Amino acid sequence: MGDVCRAEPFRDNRVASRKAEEAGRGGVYSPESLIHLKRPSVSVVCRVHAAICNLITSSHRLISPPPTSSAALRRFQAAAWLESMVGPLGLSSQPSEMEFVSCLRNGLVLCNLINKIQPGAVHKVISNQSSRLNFEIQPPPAYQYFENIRNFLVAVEDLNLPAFEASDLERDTLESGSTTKIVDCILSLKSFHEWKMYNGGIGPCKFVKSPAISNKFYMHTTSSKSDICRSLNMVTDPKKQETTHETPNSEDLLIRMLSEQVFDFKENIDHNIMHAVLNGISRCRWCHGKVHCNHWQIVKAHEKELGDLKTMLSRAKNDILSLQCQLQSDLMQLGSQIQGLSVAALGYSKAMKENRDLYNLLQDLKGNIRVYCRIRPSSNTEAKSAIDLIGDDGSLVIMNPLKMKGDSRKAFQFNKVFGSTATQEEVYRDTQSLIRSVMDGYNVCIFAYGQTGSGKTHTMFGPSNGSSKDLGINYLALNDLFEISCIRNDVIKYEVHVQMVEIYNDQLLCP
Ligand SMILES: Nc1ncnc2c1ncn2[C@@H]1O[C@H](COP(=O)(O)OP(=O)(O)OP(=O)(O)O)[C@@H](O)[C@H]1O
Repeated sequence: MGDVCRAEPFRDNRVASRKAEEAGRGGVYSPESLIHLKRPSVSVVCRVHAAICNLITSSHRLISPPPTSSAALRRFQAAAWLESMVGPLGLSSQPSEMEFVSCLRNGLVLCNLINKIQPGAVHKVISNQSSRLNFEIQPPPAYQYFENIRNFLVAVEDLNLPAFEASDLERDTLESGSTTKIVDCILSLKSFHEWKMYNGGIGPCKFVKSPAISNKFYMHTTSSKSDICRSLNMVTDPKKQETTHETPNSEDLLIRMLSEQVFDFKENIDHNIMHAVLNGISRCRWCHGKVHCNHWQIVKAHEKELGDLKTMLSRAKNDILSLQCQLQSDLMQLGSQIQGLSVAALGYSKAMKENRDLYNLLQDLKGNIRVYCRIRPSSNTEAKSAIDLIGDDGSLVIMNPLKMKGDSRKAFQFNKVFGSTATQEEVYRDTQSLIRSVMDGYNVCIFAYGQTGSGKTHTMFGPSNGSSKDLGINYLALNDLFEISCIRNDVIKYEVHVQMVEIYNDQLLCP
């Protein structure tokens, strides 16, 4: 479309006016919804747009400029007259829509008002604790004041005056122009009162209504051109509009209506924001109808907890970071220690091997075959012991008293001789070193040799009565084998097999 140019927010009225002039010379810029207007309406759109942008910019200041719309002036007029009729209501000189509606919500003011104008119009008025504007005071339950409102509206209708909906008083967040009907109703009561006072209730009673602005037209900005024209016609139709104002041309009227709507809209937004900020949003949208809900306190408490948690999280992160650093340095230290230990273990292993080699070499030097002699204690039935001498070097001298003096002694040489009083442990101690050689891979054989009853079984197995005391070499050797196996379990795994055979009369007997 050649007539359309970019729609952008205007910073101030001068820019808006310049744009409007440019648009009037041929360019059209506007919200999408108004593009369909005819060329002569371009300047209207521009002017409205400029006014809206100016208002939006100024609304950021939160504090409203003095309202100048005719709807606001009518509201101020209605409020002033109300106070003159029923006494002070605590309203400011220029009350906002919210302020205005709040003092009427309980219906008490309205009922008192209409009873002053038309005594007995409302028979039963339910009094309330306070009619003053105060957001902190809890409103009475709906059923208490709803009856006042209903009775008031019935009385208004009886007087053939314009009424409003009871729901118009109940809204928490007002929309632009939502108080228009209420203001109209009160001002019509004012006109009615003056008509009665000055004309004695004789003749026609005229009252002024607010310009009828269609919210549908205002809100549905995508309306078609014909819809808009129809709305304009409706507004300017003298038959349909009961107003004493002069009917302006449609463009000016449109500008004025939109400007007023935007003023009221902005005023209500400012009021709601101020209300929320000053009162901590004591009436939240989840608790419609309750003034003192605790959601705001809960939100505040959660915010505080969240802040605390964030602080804790931040501290925990710092702690974790310092712990990570500490852990890293500890790991480095541990690594170097392990490396040292590894080197030491390697050296130890090497030393152990050398030690074992030397040990086994020593066993070899001691002799691969060692012969020990153990003297069995003599029993009571036996004759006097034949042992003449037991030397520490393994020598043994026995004496046979039956033989001649020269041949009576006979000497023997062993690796070691154990006397009759030697215990099992003493005998085993000399063979124990050979058991360790077995674990290092050497073959070892220990056996007992001697005549019947000389004590072979006693030395190798233990007492014939099966007592666990005085265990023989076999048991003590096996105990040592398993103990060494357990000690070296981390280094090497041993398997132990046991086999028992008996040789009797040169015959191999397997049990
Ligand atoms: N050192 C000792 N102290 C005490 N008692 C012993 C000792 N040596 C052997 N005896 C006892 O002597 C008896 C004979 O010993 P033992 O049975 O061990 O002889 P042996 O050589 O095994 O005989 P065999 O060849 O007939 O089997 C047993 O009653 C045993 O308890």
